Amino acid sequence: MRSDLMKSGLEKAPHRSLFKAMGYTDEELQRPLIGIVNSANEIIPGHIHLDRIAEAVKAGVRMAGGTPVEFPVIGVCDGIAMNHEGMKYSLASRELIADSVELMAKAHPFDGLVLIPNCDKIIPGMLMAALRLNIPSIVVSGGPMLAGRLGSQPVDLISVFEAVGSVRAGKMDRETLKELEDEACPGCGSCAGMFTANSMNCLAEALGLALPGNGTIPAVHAARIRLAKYAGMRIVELVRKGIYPRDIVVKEAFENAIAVDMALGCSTNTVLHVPAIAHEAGISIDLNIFNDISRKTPHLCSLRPGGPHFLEDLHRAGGIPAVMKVLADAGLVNRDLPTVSGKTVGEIVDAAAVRDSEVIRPVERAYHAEGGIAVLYGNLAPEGAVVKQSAVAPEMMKRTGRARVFDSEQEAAKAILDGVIQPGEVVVIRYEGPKGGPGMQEMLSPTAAIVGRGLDKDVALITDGRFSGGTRGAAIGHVSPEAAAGGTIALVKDGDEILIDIPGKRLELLVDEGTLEKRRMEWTPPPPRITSGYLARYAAMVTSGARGAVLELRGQL
Ligand SMILES: CC(C)(O)[C@@H](O)C(=O)O
Ligand SMILES: [Mg+2]
Repeated sequence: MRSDLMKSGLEKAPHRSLFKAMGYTDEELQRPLIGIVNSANEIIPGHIHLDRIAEAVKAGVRMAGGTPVEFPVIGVCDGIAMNHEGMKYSLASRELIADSVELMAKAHPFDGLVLIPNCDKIIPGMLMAALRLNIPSIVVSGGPMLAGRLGSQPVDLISVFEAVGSVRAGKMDRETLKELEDEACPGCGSCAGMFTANSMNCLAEALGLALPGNGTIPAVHAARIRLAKYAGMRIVELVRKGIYPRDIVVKEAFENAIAVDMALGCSTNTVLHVPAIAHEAGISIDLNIFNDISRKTPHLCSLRPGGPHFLEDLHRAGGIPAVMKVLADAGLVNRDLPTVSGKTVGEIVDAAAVRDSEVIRPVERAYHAEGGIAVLYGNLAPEGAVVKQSAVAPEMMKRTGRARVFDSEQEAAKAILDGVIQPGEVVVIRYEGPKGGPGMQEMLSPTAAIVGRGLDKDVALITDGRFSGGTRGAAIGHVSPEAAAGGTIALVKDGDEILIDIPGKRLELLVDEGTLEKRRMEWTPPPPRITSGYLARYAAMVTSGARGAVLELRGQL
């Protein structure tokens, strides 16, 4: 066993002595040692209950003859980190989580891992670690939060973000906002719509590294406890059979995940995380693959924020197996792939059923013929830019507008909330990329303010930063190259005309090349905003959003 390195033989008597100091018995040490990676904490609603999930996993490990060994990793709540400097640390935490899991599983050679994430960056961080380490692993997420209720109206966290704009526009009173604040998030779990956390938990299932139900069983359902126990049993089986993450998460599994992404209308952050996860397995996923799969994969589910349904509705309708069944029947996913459940994708979808054809529509009645995400190219984004096209109003799909330029998210959000931005304008937020931010902030406050002020059919937003999964409207992010790297977005001036053509996959700054060349000659990179601590190191190593913003040792080796 891999764990023999730390427990077997004469020389490991001291090691065993240390295990004994923690109460482990000889019998427990003779079993496979399973690392239980628990991201429980008291600052994320999606993680506040993960100790219960971890206990259930450990029960499953013991039932199957393994010995669980729990250790913690960190996690950021994107919602609480939003619209202040804290959001610079969100994406950057993904790398720290991946590195922490790698470090713990290398220093202590566990035989297998059960990874317990739930919110935005913790899932990709753990998936990156699983593929980097390539030891038997299973992901068990904490599960989605239930929707809140304002009277009979279902609501969620994004309802509260958007309501701030409505109050500032005089469309909602503060008493209603307070009631919304109290009711929108009823308890533990990842915020209830198809935001980034639920997107990634569903994609972990579609990749085959989580058991069926992982993405949609509500956090408060007892089925989530049973799922965790089964995962604890399965990991011991995977260790015994020598089944590794890279046996399961092959290129075709990424194609399946992207097809599910398109069918669900997931968060645009999946376009950052899927390439970063693939990168750890030595698989190259470039942005063109998203367009190729989006063109042929219909948008089957209309989930918050772009539509009315929540994860609990998707679960009730059959969950990811049912979505994959509809796609498999249309020849849009690879069936002959293994999963950690021991069943192939084909066996899982053959046992699945769609139980609500409004929540999971048939192909012929898809909400949109193309998938939820589109990647745009042009002189403003030679390496690409990303938009959740399934959440864009029809009248904004192709639009030319006048630029209003801001060099930070906070400045832009204030201008929108203050009513300074006019219909027909295109808000441009730059120097918010992976390096320039640093940390590639999510722009939920400005996009929610545009919606809250009723401008989502009149105002577009373009940024080298990124968006929350709760963003809707003509919001185009991940513009690459970013401003701090000298990308064209650094040259935009107030009043410039910008063409957004989502069906045509184009994003153009309508300024003649001569003028742009002159501006390029005059441009100099601004000084770095953060010069100490982790973010300074992160900014020195991070790559383009078009490459998943992975870290790279550029010549430092
Ligand atoms: C706060 C949210 C909803 O988690 C957002 O950060 C996202 O990315 O979905
Ligand atoms: Mg987020």
